[in-house]
Amino acid sequence: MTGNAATVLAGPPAATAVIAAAARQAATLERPPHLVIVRVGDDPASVSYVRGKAKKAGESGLRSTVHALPETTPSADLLALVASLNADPDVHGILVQLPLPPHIAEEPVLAAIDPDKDVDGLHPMNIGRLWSGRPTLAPCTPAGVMALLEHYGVPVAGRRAVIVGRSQLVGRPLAGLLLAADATVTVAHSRTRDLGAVTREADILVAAVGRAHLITPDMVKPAAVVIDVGINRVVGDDGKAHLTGDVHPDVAAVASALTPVPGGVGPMTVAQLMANTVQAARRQQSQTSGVTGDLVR
Ligand SMILES: Nc1nc2c(c(=O)[nH]1)N[C@@H](CN(C=O)c1ccc(C(=O)N[C@@H](CCC(=O)O)C(=O)O)cc1)CN2
Repeated sequence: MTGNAATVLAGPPAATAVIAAAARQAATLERPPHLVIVRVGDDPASVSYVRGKAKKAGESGLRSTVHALPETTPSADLLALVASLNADPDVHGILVQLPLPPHIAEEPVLAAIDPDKDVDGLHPMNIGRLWSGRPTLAPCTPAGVMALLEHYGVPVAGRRAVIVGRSQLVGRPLAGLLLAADATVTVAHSRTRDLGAVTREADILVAAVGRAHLITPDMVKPAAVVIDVGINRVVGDDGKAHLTGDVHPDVAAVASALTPVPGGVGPMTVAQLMANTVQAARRQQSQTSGVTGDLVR
Protein backbone atom coordinates (compact mmCIF):
# COMPACT_ATOMS: atom_id res chain seq x y z
CA MET A 1 0.00 0.00 0.00
CA THR A 2 1.19 3.56 -0.58
CA GLY A 3 0.25 6.76 1.29
CA ASN A 4 1.18 8.35 4.57
CA ALA A 5 1.08 6.10 7.60
CA ALA A 6 -1.63 6.81 10.15
CA THR A 7 -0.89 8.43 13.49
CA VAL A 8 -0.57 5.68 16.09
CA LEU A 9 -3.06 6.17 18.95
CA ALA A 10 -0.95 4.35 21.54
CA GLY A 11 -2.77 3.15 24.65
CA PRO A 12 -0.06 3.43 27.33
CA PRO A 13 0.32 7.25 27.38
CA ALA A 14 -3.46 7.71 27.61
CA ALA A 15 -3.77 4.90 30.16
CA THR A 16 -1.04 6.52 32.28
CA ALA A 17 -2.96 9.79 32.28
CA VAL A 18 -6.22 8.11 33.32
CA ILE A 19 -4.48 6.16 36.08
CA ALA A 20 -2.60 9.21 37.35
CA ALA A 21 -5.87 11.12 37.69
CA ALA A 22 -7.46 8.18 39.49
CA ALA A 23 -4.48 7.83 41.83
CA ARG A 24 -4.67 11.53 42.71
CA GLN A 25 -8.34 11.14 43.59
CA ALA A 26 -7.68 7.93 45.54
CA ALA A 27 -5.12 9.77 47.68
CA THR A 28 -7.82 12.16 48.91
CA LEU A 29 -10.05 9.39 50.29
CA GLU A 30 -10.18 8.24 53.92
CA ARG A 31 -9.29 4.69 52.90
CA PRO A 32 -7.70 3.40 49.69
CA PRO A 33 -10.35 2.12 47.27
CA HIS A 34 -10.71 -1.66 47.43
CA LEU A 35 -11.29 -3.60 44.20
CA VAL A 36 -12.39 -7.25 44.45
CA ILE A 37 -12.05 -9.40 41.34
CA VAL A 38 -13.72 -12.80 41.12
CA ARG A 39 -12.40 -15.31 38.60
CA VAL A 40 -14.08 -18.68 38.03
CA GLY A 41 -11.93 -21.29 36.32
CA ASP A 42 -8.42 -21.13 34.90
CA ASP A 43 -8.87 -19.77 31.38
CA PRO A 44 -5.31 -18.62 30.60
CA ALA A 45 -6.35 -15.26 29.14
CA SER A 46 -8.59 -14.53 32.16
CA VAL A 47 -5.79 -15.51 34.55
CA SER A 48 -3.50 -13.07 32.74
CA TYR A 49 -6.05 -10.25 32.62
CA VAL A 50 -6.96 -10.59 36.30
CA ARG A 51 -3.29 -10.66 37.28
CA GLY A 52 -2.75 -7.48 35.24
CA LYS A 53 -5.71 -5.73 36.85
CA ALA A 54 -4.56 -6.58 40.38
CA LYS A 55 -1.01 -5.43 39.59
CA LYS A 56 -2.23 -2.14 38.12
CA ALA A 57 -4.47 -1.56 41.15
CA GLY A 58 -1.46 -1.86 43.46
CA GLU A 59 0.54 0.54 41.27
CA SER A 60 -2.35 3.03 41.39
CA GLY A 61 -2.71 3.26 45.18
CA LEU A 62 -5.72 0.94 45.33
CA ARG A 63 -6.17 -2.28 47.29
CA SER A 64 -7.22 -5.42 45.43
CA THR A 65 -8.36 -8.90 46.36
CA VAL A 66 -8.69 -11.77 43.91
CA HIS A 67 -11.08 -14.66 44.56
CA ALA A 68 -10.07 -17.51 42.25
CA LEU A 69 -12.82 -20.12 42.26
CA PRO A 70 -12.71 -23.58 40.70
CA GLU A 71 -14.20 -24.11 37.21
CA THR A 72 -16.89 -26.33 38.78
CA THR A 73 -18.15 -23.67 41.21
CA PRO A 74 -21.97 -23.80 41.37
CA SER A 75 -23.86 -20.62 40.42
CA ALA A 76 -25.30 -20.48 43.94
CA ASP A 77 -21.83 -20.31 45.47
CA LEU A 78 -20.79 -17.49 43.15
CA LEU A 79 -23.99 -15.59 43.90
CA ALA A 80 -23.42 -16.06 47.63
CA LEU A 81 -19.90 -14.62 47.32
CA VAL A 82 -21.24 -11.61 45.36
CA ALA A 83 -23.86 -11.04 48.07
CA SER A 84 -21.18 -11.06 50.77
CA LEU A 85 -19.06 -8.58 48.81
CA ASN A 86 -22.10 -6.34 48.29
CA ALA A 87 -22.61 -6.26 52.07
CA ASP A 88 -18.98 -5.58 52.94
CA PRO A 89 -18.44 -1.83 53.51
CA ASP A 90 -14.69 -2.34 52.95
CA VAL A 91 -15.35 -3.45 49.35
CA HIS A 92 -15.83 -0.54 46.91
CA GLY A 93 -15.64 -2.25 43.53
CA ILE A 94 -16.67 -5.75 42.42
CA LEU A 95 -15.74 -7.33 39.08
CA VAL A 96 -16.60 -10.84 37.96
CA GLN A 97 -14.17 -11.75 35.17
CA LEU A 98 -15.81 -12.86 31.94
CA PRO A 99 -16.41 -15.28 30.36
CA LEU A 100 -17.80 -17.50 33.09
CA PRO A 101 -17.82 -21.31 32.69
CA PRO A 102 -20.70 -22.54 30.49
CA HIS A 103 -22.77 -23.84 33.41
CA ILE A 104 -23.06 -20.37 34.95
CA ALA A 105 -25.43 -17.85 33.31
CA GLU A 106 -23.67 -14.46 33.23
CA GLU A 107 -26.69 -12.14 33.36
CA PRO A 108 -28.01 -13.13 36.83
CA VAL A 109 -24.49 -12.84 38.24
CA LEU A 110 -23.92 -9.37 36.76
CA ALA A 111 -27.39 -8.30 37.93
CA ALA A 112 -26.58 -9.51 41.47
CA ILE A 113 -23.73 -7.02 41.90
CA ASP A 114 -24.64 -3.85 43.82
CA PRO A 115 -24.92 -1.22 41.03
CA ASP A 116 -22.86 1.21 43.15
CA LYS A 117 -20.01 -1.36 43.28
CA ASP A 118 -20.40 -2.48 39.64
CA VAL A 119 -17.05 -1.21 38.33
CA ASP A 120 -17.61 -3.17 35.10
CA GLY A 121 -20.67 -1.03 34.40
CA LEU A 122 -22.60 -4.10 33.21
CA HIS A 123 -25.49 -4.07 35.70
CA PRO A 124 -28.85 -3.38 33.97
CA MET A 125 -29.28 -0.28 36.16
CA ASN A 126 -25.95 1.15 34.97
CA ILE A 127 -26.61 0.22 31.33
CA GLY A 128 -29.96 2.00 31.65
CA ARG A 129 -28.31 5.07 33.16
CA LEU A 130 -25.74 5.07 30.34
CA TRP A 131 -28.43 4.95 27.65
CA SER A 132 -30.42 7.70 29.35
CA GLY A 133 -27.33 9.91 29.23
CA ARG A 134 -26.95 10.05 33.00
CA PRO A 135 -23.69 9.85 34.97
CA THR A 136 -22.87 6.22 35.69
CA LEU A 137 -20.18 3.58 35.98
CA ALA A 138 -19.56 2.71 32.32
CA PRO A 139 -18.07 -0.56 30.95
CA CYS A 140 -14.29 -0.34 30.97
CA THR A 141 -13.45 -0.93 27.30
CA PRO A 142 -16.05 1.51 25.89
CA ALA A 143 -15.09 4.13 28.50
CA GLY A 144 -11.45 3.45 27.64
CA VAL A 145 -12.14 4.09 23.94
CA MET A 146 -13.75 7.43 24.82
CA ALA A 147 -10.79 8.34 27.05
CA LEU A 148 -8.39 7.46 24.21
CA LEU A 149 -10.27 9.67 21.75
CA GLU A 150 -10.24 12.51 24.30
CA HIS A 151 -6.54 12.06 25.10
CA TYR A 152 -5.59 12.44 21.43
CA GLY A 153 -8.06 15.25 20.77
CA VAL A 154 -10.14 13.32 18.25
CA PRO A 155 -13.32 15.33 17.56
CA VAL A 156 -16.48 13.29 18.19
CA ALA A 157 -19.44 15.71 18.23
CA GLY A 158 -21.22 15.78 14.90
CA ARG A 159 -18.98 13.05 13.44
CA ARG A 160 -20.20 9.81 11.86
CA ALA A 161 -19.22 6.92 14.12
CA VAL A 162 -19.60 3.31 12.96
CA ILE A 163 -19.17 0.45 15.41
CA VAL A 164 -18.75 -3.03 13.96
CA GLY A 165 -19.97 -5.43 16.65
CA ARG A 166 -22.89 -5.29 19.07
CA SER A 167 -21.62 -7.12 22.17
CA GLN A 168 -22.87 -6.32 25.67
CA LEU A 169 -19.26 -5.69 26.74
CA VAL A 170 -18.24 -3.27 23.99
CA GLY A 171 -20.41 -2.50 20.96
CA ARG A 172 -23.72 -1.68 22.60
CA PRO A 173 -22.44 0.46 25.52
CA LEU A 174 -19.91 2.22 23.26
CA ALA A 175 -22.78 3.25 20.98
CA GLY A 176 -24.43 4.87 24.00
CA LEU A 177 -21.28 6.73 25.02
CA LEU A 178 -20.64 7.99 21.47
CA LEU A 179 -24.28 9.11 21.23
CA ALA A 180 -23.91 10.96 24.54
CA ALA A 181 -20.85 12.67 23.01
CA ASP A 182 -23.08 13.87 20.12
CA ALA A 183 -21.71 11.56 17.44
CA THR A 184 -24.06 10.16 14.80
CA VAL A 185 -23.83 6.45 15.55
CA THR A 186 -24.33 3.36 13.42
CA VAL A 187 -23.93 -0.15 14.83
CA ALA A 188 -23.10 -2.80 12.23
CA HIS A 189 -23.16 -6.52 12.94
CA SER A 190 -23.21 -9.99 11.40
CA ARG A 191 -26.55 -9.34 9.66
CA THR A 192 -25.54 -5.99 8.16
CA ARG A 193 -25.70 -6.02 4.36
CA ASP A 194 -22.77 -4.60 2.38
CA LEU A 195 -20.68 -3.97 5.49
CA GLY A 196 -18.05 -2.06 3.48
CA ALA A 197 -20.61 0.49 2.32
CA VAL A 198 -21.48 1.16 5.98
CA THR A 199 -17.90 1.26 7.28
CA ARG A 200 -16.83 3.64 4.51
CA GLU A 201 -19.29 6.22 5.91
CA ALA A 202 -17.35 6.45 9.18
CA ASP A 203 -15.23 9.36 10.35
CA ILE A 204 -14.60 7.21 13.44
CA LEU A 205 -14.61 3.46 12.76
CA VAL A 206 -14.56 1.05 15.69
CA ALA A 207 -13.91 -2.66 15.08
CA ALA A 208 -15.11 -4.79 18.00
CA VAL A 209 -15.99 -8.18 16.51
CA GLY A 210 -13.19 -10.61 17.32
CA ARG A 211 -12.34 -11.54 13.70
CA ALA A 212 -8.70 -11.06 12.71
CA HIS A 213 -8.20 -8.52 9.92
CA LEU A 214 -11.91 -8.23 9.14
CA ILE A 215 -11.52 -4.54 8.32
CA THR A 216 -9.45 -4.08 5.15
CA PRO A 217 -8.27 -0.83 3.50
CA ASP A 218 -11.13 -0.80 0.97
CA MET A 219 -13.59 -0.64 3.90
CA VAL A 220 -12.16 2.58 5.34
CA LYS A 221 -12.88 6.16 4.33
CA PRO A 222 -9.61 8.00 3.63
CA ALA A 223 -8.43 9.88 6.75
CA ALA A 224 -10.88 8.10 9.07
CA VAL A 225 -9.88 7.45 12.68
CA VAL A 226 -9.86 3.69 13.26
CA ILE A 227 -10.17 2.13 16.73
CA ASP A 228 -9.29 -1.58 16.90
CA VAL A 229 -10.83 -3.34 19.90
CA GLY A 230 -10.08 -6.81 18.51
CA ILE A 231 -8.09 -9.32 20.58
CA ASN A 232 -7.34 -12.24 18.25
CA ARG A 233 -4.67 -14.85 18.96
CA VAL A 234 -3.38 -16.15 15.60
CA VAL A 235 -0.46 -18.32 14.47
CA GLY A 236 1.97 -16.30 12.35
CA ASP A 237 4.18 -17.35 9.42
CA ASP A 238 6.83 -18.14 12.03
CA GLY A 239 4.51 -20.75 13.53
CA LYS A 240 4.22 -18.77 16.74
CA ALA A 241 0.99 -17.49 18.30
CA HIS A 242 0.63 -13.74 18.49
CA LEU A 243 -2.04 -11.11 19.12
CA THR A 244 -3.66 -9.23 16.26
CA GLY A 245 -6.67 -6.99 15.84
CA ASP A 246 -9.84 -6.89 13.77
CA VAL A 247 -8.17 -4.31 11.52
CA HIS A 248 -5.73 -5.29 8.77
CA PRO A 249 -2.34 -3.51 9.21
CA ASP A 250 -2.58 -2.09 5.66
CA VAL A 251 -5.42 0.16 6.92
CA ALA A 252 -2.64 2.36 8.33
CA ALA A 253 -2.06 3.66 4.79
CA VAL A 254 -5.68 4.90 4.52
CA ALA A 255 -6.62 5.98 8.06
CA SER A 256 -5.45 9.25 9.60
CA ALA A 257 -5.07 7.54 13.01
CA LEU A 258 -5.18 3.94 14.21
CA THR A 259 -4.91 2.11 17.54
CA PRO A 260 -2.38 -0.74 17.59
CA VAL A 261 -3.04 -4.28 18.86
CA PRO A 262 -1.48 -4.93 21.29
CA GLY A 263 -0.79 -1.57 22.87
CA GLY A 264 -3.99 0.27 22.07
CA VAL A 265 -7.40 -0.21 23.63
CA GLY A 266 -6.35 -3.09 25.90
CA PRO A 267 -4.39 -0.96 28.39
CA MET A 268 -7.27 1.53 28.40
CA THR A 269 -9.61 -1.20 29.67
CA VAL A 270 -7.46 -1.70 32.73
CA ALA A 271 -6.92 2.02 33.29
CA GLN A 272 -10.66 2.68 33.17
CA LEU A 273 -11.24 -0.06 35.73
CA MET A 274 -8.98 1.85 38.12
CA ALA A 275 -10.92 5.06 37.43
CA ASN A 276 -14.25 3.31 37.95
CA THR A 277 -13.10 1.84 41.26
CA VAL A 278 -12.01 5.24 42.56
CA GLN A 279 -15.31 6.75 41.35
CA ALA A 280 -17.27 4.06 43.21
CA ALA A 281 -15.21 4.49 46.38
CA ARG A 282 -15.61 8.28 46.32
CA ARG A 283 -19.35 7.95 46.09
CA GLN A 284 -19.61 5.33 48.84
CA GLN A 285 -17.32 7.19 51.21
CA SER A 286 -19.16 10.48 50.61
CA GLN A 287 -22.48 8.72 51.33
CA THR A 288 -21.21 7.25 54.61
CA SER A 289 -19.81 10.67 55.56
CA GLY A 290 -23.21 12.23 54.80
CA VAL A 291 -22.17 14.29 51.76
CA THR A 292 -24.11 13.51 48.57
CA GLY A 293 -21.53 12.31 46.07
CA ASP A 294 -22.86 12.38 42.51
CA LEU A 295 -21.36 9.94 40.08
CA VAL A 296 -18.95 11.70 37.79
CA ARG A 297 -18.26 10.48 34.28
N1 LIG B 1 -15.58 -8.62 33.64
C1 LIG B 1 -14.88 -8.36 32.51
N2 LIG B 1 -14.39 -9.36 31.78
C2 LIG B 1 -13.71 -9.08 30.63
C3 LIG B 1 -13.49 -7.76 30.24
C4 LIG B 1 -14.05 -6.72 31.03
O1 LIG B 1 -13.95 -5.51 30.71
N3 LIG B 1 -14.73 -7.06 32.15
N4 LIG B 1 -12.74 -7.45 29.11
C5 LIG B 1 -12.07 -8.51 28.34
C6 LIG B 1 -10.62 -8.78 28.65
N5 LIG B 1 -9.88 -7.77 29.33
C7 LIG B 1 -10.19 -7.54 30.63
O2 LIG B 1 -10.63 -8.40 31.37
C8 LIG B 1 -8.68 -7.25 28.82
C9 LIG B 1 -8.27 -7.52 27.51
C10 LIG B 1 -7.02 -7.05 27.05
C11 LIG B 1 -6.20 -6.32 27.89
C12 LIG B 1 -4.87 -5.83 27.43
O3 LIG B 1 -4.27 -4.97 28.06
N6 LIG B 1 -4.35 -6.41 26.36
C13 LIG B 1 -3.01 -6.07 25.92
C14 LIG B 1 -2.32 -7.34 25.42
C15 LIG B 1 -2.28 -8.37 26.54
C16 LIG B 1 -1.93 -9.75 25.95
O4 LIG B 1 -0.80 -9.90 25.50
O5 LIG B 1 -2.84 -10.62 25.96
C17 LIG B 1 -3.09 -5.05 24.78
O6 LIG B 1 -4.11 -5.05 24.05
O7 LIG B 1 -2.10 -4.30 24.64
C18 LIG B 1 -6.62 -6.04 29.17
C19 LIG B 1 -7.84 -6.51 29.64
C20 LIG B 1 -12.80 -9.84 28.51
N7 LIG B 1 -13.24 -10.08 29.85
